[in-house]
Order: sequence, then C-alpha cells, then structure tokens
Amino acid sequence: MRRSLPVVGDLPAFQSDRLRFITSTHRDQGDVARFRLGPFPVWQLAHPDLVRSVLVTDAAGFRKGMVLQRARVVLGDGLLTAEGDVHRHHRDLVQPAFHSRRITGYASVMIERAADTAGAWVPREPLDVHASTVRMTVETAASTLLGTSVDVSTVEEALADFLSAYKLAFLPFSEKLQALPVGPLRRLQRGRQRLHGLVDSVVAERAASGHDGGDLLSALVLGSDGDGAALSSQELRDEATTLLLAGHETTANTLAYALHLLAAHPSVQGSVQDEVDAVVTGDRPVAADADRLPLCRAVVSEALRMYPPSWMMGRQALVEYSVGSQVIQPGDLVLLPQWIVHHDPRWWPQPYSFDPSRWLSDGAGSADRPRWAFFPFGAGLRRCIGEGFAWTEAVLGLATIARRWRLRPVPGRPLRLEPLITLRPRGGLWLIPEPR
Ligand code: HEM
Repeated sequence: MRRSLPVVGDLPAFQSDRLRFITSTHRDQGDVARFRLGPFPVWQLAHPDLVRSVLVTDAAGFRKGMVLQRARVVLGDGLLTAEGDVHRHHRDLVQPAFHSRRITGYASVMIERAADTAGAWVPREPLDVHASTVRMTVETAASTLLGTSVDVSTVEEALADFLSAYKLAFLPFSEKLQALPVGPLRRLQRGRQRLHGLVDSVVAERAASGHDGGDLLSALVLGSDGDGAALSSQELRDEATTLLLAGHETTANTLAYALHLLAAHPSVQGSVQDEVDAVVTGDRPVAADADRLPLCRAVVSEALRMYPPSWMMGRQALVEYSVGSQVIQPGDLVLLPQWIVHHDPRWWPQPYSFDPSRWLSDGAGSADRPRWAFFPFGAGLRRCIGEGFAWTEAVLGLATIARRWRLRPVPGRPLRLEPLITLRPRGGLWLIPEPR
C-alpha cells in the first residue's frame, strides 16, 4: 500500500503514472476507494451500479469535477462545462444539429475527409496515424458544425497547450494562479488566445455575412434563443470552441486506436477488409453503409473499451452521498474511471485481449454484462451529445481506410499512452500502410 504524503497527499504518485495509480488503488481498496489529490479528498467509484447512480439516478447531487471546472477558462459556458439552467438551455439549442437525420447528412463530409486523409499516405512509409486522424476530424468538425474550414495547426497547437495544463487541475488555488506567466500556465494562456482568436473570426464573419449555411453555427448566430434574443458573442464563442475541441480529438483517438488494434491483429484486419469489400461497391463507402458494417462497429467498440478516450470522469459532490457505510461529503471529488471498469474481468473476460466478437450477436455475448460496464460517452443528462456523430465518423473512417490500406506495426515503436483530459497516444501512433 502507498503512503499518502502530508499536504500533497497522493498527487505525486497520481501524476507520475495515472493509469497505474488508479489501477493499483482499485486493486488495494476495491470498488470504493479513497485518496487525496492535494487539498481534495477523492473517491474512486469503480462499479457499474455506482456509475449509474452518480451519472444518472443521483446526478443532481453532483457538479462537474475539478478538471472541467478549470477548463472553463477556455471553454466558458460551453456545453461541456456549463451547469444547471445554462447547460439545459444550451443543450436544447445545440441538440437539433445532432439529430440522426443531420448526422446522415454529415456522413458524406466524413467520408470525403477520410478518403483525402488515406489518399495522402505514402505506401510503406511509417506514418503517425494519430496526427492524420486528428487532422481529419478537425476538418470534419469545422466543416459540418461550423460551416467553414479552419487552420488545423492552430487548433492542434492550441489543444496541446490546453491539455498540457491538465497537471495543474488538482493544485490548490490553481484558478488564481492561472494569470501567472510560468510554464504550462503560459502555454494555457497562449492556447486560449489562439483558439479564441480563430473562433471569434469565424463567428464574426458569419454574423457579418448573415449567410445561413445550414450548419450549427449559422443556427446559433442567426437564430434566436427562444425569447427572441440572439446568443451573446461570449456564448457563441464558448459553444463554438467547445464543439471544435470536444468534437474532434476523442474520435481521432478512437479511430487511431482501432487502426492500431487491426495492425496488431492481422487476421481480424483481414476479416474487416472482407466485410468492407462485400458491402462497399465503389472505392469508398456511402452514408448508409454505416449500418451495414457490424465488424467495423465491433472493432470501434473494442477500441473504445480498451482505450477509452475519456479514461476517467470527474464529479464534485454538492450534497452528502452515501456508498454503503461510507459518506461522501459535499465538496469531495468523485472519479468514475472508464479505464478500470472497461478492464474489469468481472464484466470483460480476458480484459486486455482484443476480441471484437464480444460485440457481435454470435460472439461471447453481452446478456449478463451490466449496462454501465461500458460508458465511453458518459451517461445521463450530461451524456455526450456527439455520440452518434462519433460512431458514424469512426465506422465510416475505418471502412474508408480499410478499403484501401493494410496496416502493419512499426518495429520498435509500441503504443504508449498519455492520460491527460483525454487518453492520447504519447509521441503519436506509428503504423506502416501497405497498399492492398
Ligand atoms: C469517441 C468520441 C467521443 C467520446 C469518447 C466522447 C466522450 C464524452 C464524454 C465521456 C462526455 C461526458 C463528459 C461528462 O459528463 O463529464 C462527453 C460530453 C460531450 N461531448 Fe463527447 N465524446 C466523443 C465525441 C464527441 C463529438 C464528435 C462531439 C461533437 C461533435 C462531442 C461533444 C461533446 C459535448 C458538447 C459534450 C457535453 C455534453 C453535455 O454536457 O451536454 N463529443 N463526451
């Protein structure tokens, strides 16, 4: 058992290897574990019933955790970080853009971006697939949701600056320290300025032109919020920044991890190619194919299970909350770790093995698996609004790439994970594309 230190508590052990820390905490203390990150008492709840309770049935007793509270410096009152009535109001405004009919409409852009991405790969040259999928998903989110193109490098660099501030989230008083011109804080400020500069110019252009491109941003800029008043420029900036950031990197990671898993399992890759070849008639899929590719979907599910981009969700208790004989006090932090629950052998036999058949009706089956043993998109009122978008983009992206390329691992470049706000591949995710 680790010893918690005075003042900093378990923060150094947590920061030095977060996945190992939460895994060993679960091993040592079980489904209800307690530790301290700096000044904050933290509870790690790692059982599907507790996930349901905190996110669904008892969700009113919690607000977002420390990381997303502090992300407000960049995301303001955007959907991911807003609370209460502001959140409800914004969710109502944004929801129509994520209707399944609209997503089918975005599918052609998703396929085109995936085909362009795969079309730029050089045969047999090692490639950072993650950098490629990030570029692809930024372009897709900008085009479908904001109705424009954006400078991808600006978004990527701003995101890297933003994520680098993750380590500060559990420091005491870090909100007040945010103005200091040091290290990661300077990077955070730089990223925020870049991103806001980019988003402000897109919003201003749309407002000035009055052009309705049928995208979400047009609806938010030109529409009204129900009382006849347009959203303020601050609200528009928050929402557009949130959708641009939340709407790309998680899907990019999922697709990159799915490709990594296929490269490491050539026989499954062969079966995926057979499925794609049987369904896709031209050189790339069409929107309707998203529902005809069960194995591609199962591979994406396994990628989301094994490498959940949201590897841990945070909440802060607003009221007393009892778990068995333990009482969580108002102000305590609660962590719900997808990383632990998705690798728990009670719900997932051989949890570290890649086995897409878990997701196929003729496979190992899911009948006796609890509903919330898998929650890559969260749950309840704060569940990911982009879930349908992400599934369509990942499945069609995978099929587009599999139609054209066979991937192999790069010797000496294993996957290394970096758990920040999202679970990213550290130093990129390198594969070798072979033409089929
Ligand atoms: C594989 C891809 C994705 C994963 C794993 C993912 C995961 C999540 C999770 C776990 C949450 C809940 C956070 C919480 O409750 O604290 C969330 C919320 C959110 N996601 Fe996603 N997401 C993905 C793709 C997307 C996409 C494509 C978009 C937009 C186009 C998006 C936009 C959002 C927004 C706006 C929220 C906040 C929703 C609310 O609170 O009402 N996400 N996402």
